[in-house]
Amino acid sequence: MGRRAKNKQGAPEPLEDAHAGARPSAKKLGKRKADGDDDAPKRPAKKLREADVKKGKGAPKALAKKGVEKKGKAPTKAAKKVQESEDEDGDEDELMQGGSSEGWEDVDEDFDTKAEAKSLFRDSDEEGDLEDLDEFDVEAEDDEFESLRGPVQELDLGSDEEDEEEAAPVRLRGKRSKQQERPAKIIPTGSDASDDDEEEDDEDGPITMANMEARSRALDARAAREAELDAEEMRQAEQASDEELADEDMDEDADEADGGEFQLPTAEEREEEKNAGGPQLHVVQRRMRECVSVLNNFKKRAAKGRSRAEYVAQLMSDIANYYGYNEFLTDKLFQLFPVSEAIEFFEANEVPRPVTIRTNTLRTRRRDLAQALVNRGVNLEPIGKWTNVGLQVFESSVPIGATPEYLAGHYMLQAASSFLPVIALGPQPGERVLDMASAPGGKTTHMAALMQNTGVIFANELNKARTKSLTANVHRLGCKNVVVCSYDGREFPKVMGGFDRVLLDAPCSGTGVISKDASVKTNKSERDFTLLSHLQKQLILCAIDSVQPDSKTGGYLVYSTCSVTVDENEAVVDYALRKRPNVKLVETGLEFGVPGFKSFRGKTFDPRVSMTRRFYPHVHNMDGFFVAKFKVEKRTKKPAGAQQAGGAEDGDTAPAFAFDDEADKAIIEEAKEGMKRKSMKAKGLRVSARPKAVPAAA
Ligand SMILES: C[S@@+](CC[C@H](N)C(=O)[O-])C[C@H]1O[C@@H](n2cnc3c(N)ncnc32)[C@H](O)[C@@H]1O
Repeated sequence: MGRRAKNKQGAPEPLEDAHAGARPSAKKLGKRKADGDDDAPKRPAKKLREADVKKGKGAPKALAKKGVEKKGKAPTKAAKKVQESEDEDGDEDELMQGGSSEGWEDVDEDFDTKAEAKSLFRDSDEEGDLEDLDEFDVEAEDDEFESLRGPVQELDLGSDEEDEEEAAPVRLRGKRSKQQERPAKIIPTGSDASDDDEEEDDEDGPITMANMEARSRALDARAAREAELDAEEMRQAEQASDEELADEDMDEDADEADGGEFQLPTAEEREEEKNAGGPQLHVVQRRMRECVSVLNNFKKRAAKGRSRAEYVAQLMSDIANYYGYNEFLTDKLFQLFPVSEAIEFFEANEVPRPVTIRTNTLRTRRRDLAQALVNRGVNLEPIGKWTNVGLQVFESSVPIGATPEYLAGHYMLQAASSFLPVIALGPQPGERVLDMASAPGGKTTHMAALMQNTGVIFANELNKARTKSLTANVHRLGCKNVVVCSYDGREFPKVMGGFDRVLLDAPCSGTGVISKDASVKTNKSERDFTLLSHLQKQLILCAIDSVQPDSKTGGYLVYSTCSVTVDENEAVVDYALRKRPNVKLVETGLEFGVPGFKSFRGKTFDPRVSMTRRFYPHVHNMDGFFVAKFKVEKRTKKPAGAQQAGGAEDGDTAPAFAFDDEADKAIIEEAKEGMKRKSMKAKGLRVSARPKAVPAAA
């Protein structure tokens, strides 16, 4: 097996360095030029000139070739296997799609504020049943199904020379794109890098119960060594590539009036571009690379008289064009990262995340499940040391969503990131737990397993239709301690309270799962984020007030989202800390993740917010995610000015939302208006057209 071995993964980076390590140098990014070509057709690049694509301008070969690849690329060996199996098993195919797609449907809200935010909510899990299939749009379904196969293809790219050639026909500099190099494996923690060399011996044999852990360690160790070699290779490649780049840039620059220095387009040129239907692909690629390079070394590389803001504006406009985002979201996401890392993030959203499953320990043990699936032709490995129930599926000759083991509830198809909030919450046997927003039940069923089917979990879900898939999963996985209910989460603790632990996996914008649902790129506006953030703030106060501070074993709340925006994460946590002096943030206990922002764009949060954890596709090779853990303590005297949201003080359980922030006022008004309209509709009265959107509130 060559160095580009099957299942090849990147260096197991120490946690502290994971983030920094993921940031490419401007130099590296520079070498994306050719690679960008390779990846181009995966991107919507909506506004790019179609004519260029047809004529083969810009990145012609890559585009033409990859365009074919996307639709009808000759499958890799592993992919062929999957395809053949799917062709033979039409029924199973359907099942698999159903099983994997449901989690991504939009929410049909009952409450009007959320009806406003329709289609905003995203799940972090992939589970579900067939009943909701008709709610699932065909395009999204295809994407989901494709993502199930994604890693299979990635795998073979590394091992099959022919396929690799085909997949990357225009590798001008012999350098793989960052995404092609991305570890097929979920980020390993520092502790994963074992020194157990002797265990490598069985690496070519089948995975068995006995050797599974050893295989994982051996792979990690090998990966570390490979990473070193890779780093060396990369250095050499960079050197060679720099020389090539210099040559090529000289050629290119000879065509440019300025004689070498990168120039931002003039207003006229931009107008021309616009009139021509958008910039050419190769122009955008080059300009992005140049802008990144200038921004990373502004003093040296900026043209005289040009400001940083001008380069940033150009770069964001090009990112929006190239990756197909609306400008608002481009800006919002771009601001989260240093310039080069932002590109990494956008790139990572173009690539499917690994397929992962969670062993249901109520029905089986991971090693037994692994063995059963291996016997069916599934190639898998434990995800990493941080979970003892997760398995990553590399390739499979059977549909993972329709095996007898799946149907018997031995596992849940679940994104690795979705394990995190449950691990952080750590529900204990015998406890009373609330899952405030629970469908389709990935986390509920995980909690039931950790609680060994004892105690009780109230699995609440606002959307009644979604309680069907929730209930189906609860039954399939054999959870006997779950009560499914359907309230607006904001009705807690009025409907019931006194929980040892509460999980609020909040409805969110889904900016962490863009690789699964590309519609997020274009369907989110500023108003959506304002509304969502407001809903999340309401929910978190109610979640806090539902926790029993006197709990003998717990007294914890975990707040999570599958979004990476600050409005939906740190801002919500900070708000909760301000409004509820009886809660404090505690460590999540998660082994990896990037600390939450202590400040962002001029806004300073409570410094403890850095105890929260962020997870990113480009850093951890899992969906973008956020986890915060609170300890709820007994309320002392009501502090002057403290606001009451869930009203759990001294037996007073009547919710009394009292958001005093200026920022919230407009939304509250709108929510009230929405409720009024809803009640009018319910009474059969005519409702006039909805007034224009609320102006953006802070
Ligand atoms: C991120 S998903 C939950 C995923 C779930 N925790 C799991 O792991 O399978 C958020 C859920 O919140 C529900 N939801 C939205 N608004 C809600 C509200 N006000 N109260 C309760 N649930 C709500 C949505 O219908 C959606 O199913």
